[in-house]
Amino acid sequence: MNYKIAVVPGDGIGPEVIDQALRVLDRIGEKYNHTFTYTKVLAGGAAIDATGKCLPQETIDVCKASDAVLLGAVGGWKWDNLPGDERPERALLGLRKELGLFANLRPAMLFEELSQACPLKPEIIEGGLDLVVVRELTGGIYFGEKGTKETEMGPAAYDVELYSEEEVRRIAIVAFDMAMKRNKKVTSIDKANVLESSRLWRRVVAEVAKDYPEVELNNLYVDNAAMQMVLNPKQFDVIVTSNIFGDILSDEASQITGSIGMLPSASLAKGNFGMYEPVHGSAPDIAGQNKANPMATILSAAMMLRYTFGLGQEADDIENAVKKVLSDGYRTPDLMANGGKAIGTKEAGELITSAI
Ligand SMILES: NC(=O)C1=CN([C@@H]2O[C@H](COP(=O)(O)OP(=O)(O)OC[C@H]3O[C@@H](n4cnc5c(N)ncnc54)[C@H](O)[C@@H]3O)[C@@H](O)[C@H]2O)C=CC1
Ligand SMILES: CC(C)CC(=O)C(=O)O
Ligand SMILES: [Mg+2]
Repeated sequence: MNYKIAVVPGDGIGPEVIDQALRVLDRIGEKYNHTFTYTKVLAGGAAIDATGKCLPQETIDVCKASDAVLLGAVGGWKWDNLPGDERPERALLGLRKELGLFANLRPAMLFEELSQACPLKPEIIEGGLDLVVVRELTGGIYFGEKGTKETEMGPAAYDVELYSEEEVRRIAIVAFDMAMKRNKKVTSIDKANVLESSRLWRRVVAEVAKDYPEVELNNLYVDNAAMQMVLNPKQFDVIVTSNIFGDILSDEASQITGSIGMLPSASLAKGNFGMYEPVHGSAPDIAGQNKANPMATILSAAMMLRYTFGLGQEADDIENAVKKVLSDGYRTPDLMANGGKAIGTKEAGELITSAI
């Protein structure tokens, strides 16, 4: 079978981690006789430098014509002074919107081998941690009206948080469907004590919950949820939340895994189409030094095989290979707090490939 994958390496460590994910996919193709055809396209700073635009039309067209998209990360210091609507990050938001990727799944799981890299106390992580953040991805404040205006206090700027009932309903359904396959528990996170959009969010989530009588629903305010994530993360199984709260809480949840370099994600549209991307950014502080952990991107590629291509065994192979490399004691710099056999980005990719 031939699978067409649009590949968006992006900026900073993006191309470095993508190279390793493609190497792993090639090995899977060889082992199972699949053909993965990659079309590399530009987005972010790399696209600005080459074409003057952060998201060229060709990139959108190639992604739409593919079976799935694999993305590294965009952004970096070089482009920090550009106006907001020309920044590299706008390419990512544009792609998500153009491709209809409204559901972002971010599973944070502690590999037993990494319990020493996790900054949480041993008694908190004992018995393992495994939660998934279901983040709304194409609405909310990142996409609302924005602008500048004069106020009594002088020049000001604003961004509007706006959610329709339908946007909340469809992401809640994704979360409850997932809860039915997991532990039948959903925590909806909002700021309904202050925000009108959160009150709508809470009401619609409660309506959806009526169709899932077996699932327990809890509501938490986001400030408390941020605290609970480090105090008692075991209370969470499926978290459903808005675009901005999910962005922030999933970086926090990444520490459950030991490093943001371990956290994969799937950004899904209706149907099977998806864009697969690590949760981290372009990490300009370590770019070009063979220091980036490629496991988040490699695990994102595994999610692509499982969710979009229906290749569960192949996805299991990748996840088991990551576990094997970790249990053999190899560690990229982000995981070295308690020692281990030091490896770089390329060596991590090589070891995972050989373990498959
Ligand atoms: N999905 C995307 O394309 C995203 C892009 N960004 C952009 O990336 C740039 C840098 O943003 P930051 O806030 O610094 O977030 P970041 O996630 O790039 O980096 C935060 C910290 O985590 C470390 N880190 C990130 N990924 C790592 C990996 N794979 N292995 C080891 N360490 C890793 C970095 O070295 C840094 O210390 C900005 O331009 C930002 O807008 C940020 C988040 C997501
Ligand atoms: C451009 C940002 C919204 C990217 C980001 O931080 C994320 O999606 O996690
Ligand atoms: Mg983020």
